[in-house]
Amino acid sequence: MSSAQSRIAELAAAVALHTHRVDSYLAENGLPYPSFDADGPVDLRLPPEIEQSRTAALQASQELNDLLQGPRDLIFNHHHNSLVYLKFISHFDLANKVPVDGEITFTELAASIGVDYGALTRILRLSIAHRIFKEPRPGVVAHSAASREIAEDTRVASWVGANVDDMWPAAGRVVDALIKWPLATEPNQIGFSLANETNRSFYEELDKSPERARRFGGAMSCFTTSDGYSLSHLTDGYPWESISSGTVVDLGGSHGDAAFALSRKYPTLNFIVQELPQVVENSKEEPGLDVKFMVHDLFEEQPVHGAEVYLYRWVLHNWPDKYCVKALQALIPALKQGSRVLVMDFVMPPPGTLPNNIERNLRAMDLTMLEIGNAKERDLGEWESLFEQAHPKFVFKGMRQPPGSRLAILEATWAGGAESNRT
Ligand SMILES: C[S@@+](CC[C@H](N)C(=O)[O-])C[C@H]1O[C@@H](n2cnc3c(N)ncnc32)[C@H](O)[C@@H]1O
Repeated sequence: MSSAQSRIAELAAAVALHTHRVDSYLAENGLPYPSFDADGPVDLRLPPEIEQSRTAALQASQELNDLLQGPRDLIFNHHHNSLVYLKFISHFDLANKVPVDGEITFTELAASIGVDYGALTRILRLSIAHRIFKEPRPGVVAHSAASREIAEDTRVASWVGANVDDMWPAAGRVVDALIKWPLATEPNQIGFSLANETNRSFYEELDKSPERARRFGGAMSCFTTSDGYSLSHLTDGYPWESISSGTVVDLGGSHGDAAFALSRKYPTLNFIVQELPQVVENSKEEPGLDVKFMVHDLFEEQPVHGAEVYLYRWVLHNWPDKYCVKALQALIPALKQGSRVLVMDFVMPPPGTLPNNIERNLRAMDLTMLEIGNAKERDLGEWESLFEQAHPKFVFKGMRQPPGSRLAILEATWAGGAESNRT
């Protein structure tokens, strides 16, 4: 008989080993353990080597769970209605209707929003099964750690709202969009267009509504709170100190989070965040920081000439190739010799090479880009090709992958002088 361990035994051993490391670190440092309770920690604040163990435990436990379910349940456990409770919570602002340190009955909660008690109870009990809210005693609702986050962090609430109102309907129509527009080339021929009955692109449509634009900006800020998307990867992952002074233009810089973080660390640089009108309207300059906001469409000719850096953080993945090329070409009249173009974005590795839980997230993000723009996540060769297509005087320098960052920093410099910029 073979003495080799089965895959499930290997995975169980990996879960035990890595969980033990996390557990010991928390115990030795007197830190709180993960908990679903409302006062459970939001972030374990683990050092990198223990964070690796947390990640390894998650990966092994996910594979173990998938294996032990078996192939049929792998299919059946895709519940089509798992976003209904998030939509319900978001629409009726339920996180703020349940007292943060107290309780409320289902009956009282239903009365407060004027919805049938039975329907509310059933929807919330699915949410509770997913650990969003708790039912400490039958008929009583209290916060869990996750629902409390929705109540207390407006960025998390924005993320939930944008997901259920903007993304989910677009996902539901993506196949219809591919039937209608099978070439999938235009940013306004997408699942989002059908769901919203619009000819506008995703961002043009959001820009029509102050509330939707504000919420989407909040959802973007929410990403920066997680380790993989932390702005420290931008501030520490590139040699900004090699630029002693001058201007950094942050195209599509949303509410300015990235520019603020850079400005705090590199105060000799000045920053201009360029955005759509509604986003600029919803943004505020921060006293003491040299960060200004400017309405500018990134496909129009760049008005800020001679900047040291033109930065696109997580922007070009929203657009199909020909639009990215157009955006890069719109920079050209403004570039001086040596201007740097930085793109902070995903760089897709070959399929199947990432741990499965990370691969799932990345593939889901790639699909989101299809739903909202016929856009995509790109591999390194595809990024390089965008610069080549835009102009031969863009010199592609390659990429940096800051440790722990989901996004890489790609760099190109402009080799032509200002006078030779016209294409
Ligand atoms: C995915 S978000 C990224 C935001 C931010 N750079 C970040 O890293 O979180 C893309 C941003 O591009 C902006 N955007 C979309 N179309 C634009 C356009 N035509 N001109 C300028 N900005 C645009 C959106 O308003 C949005 O804030």
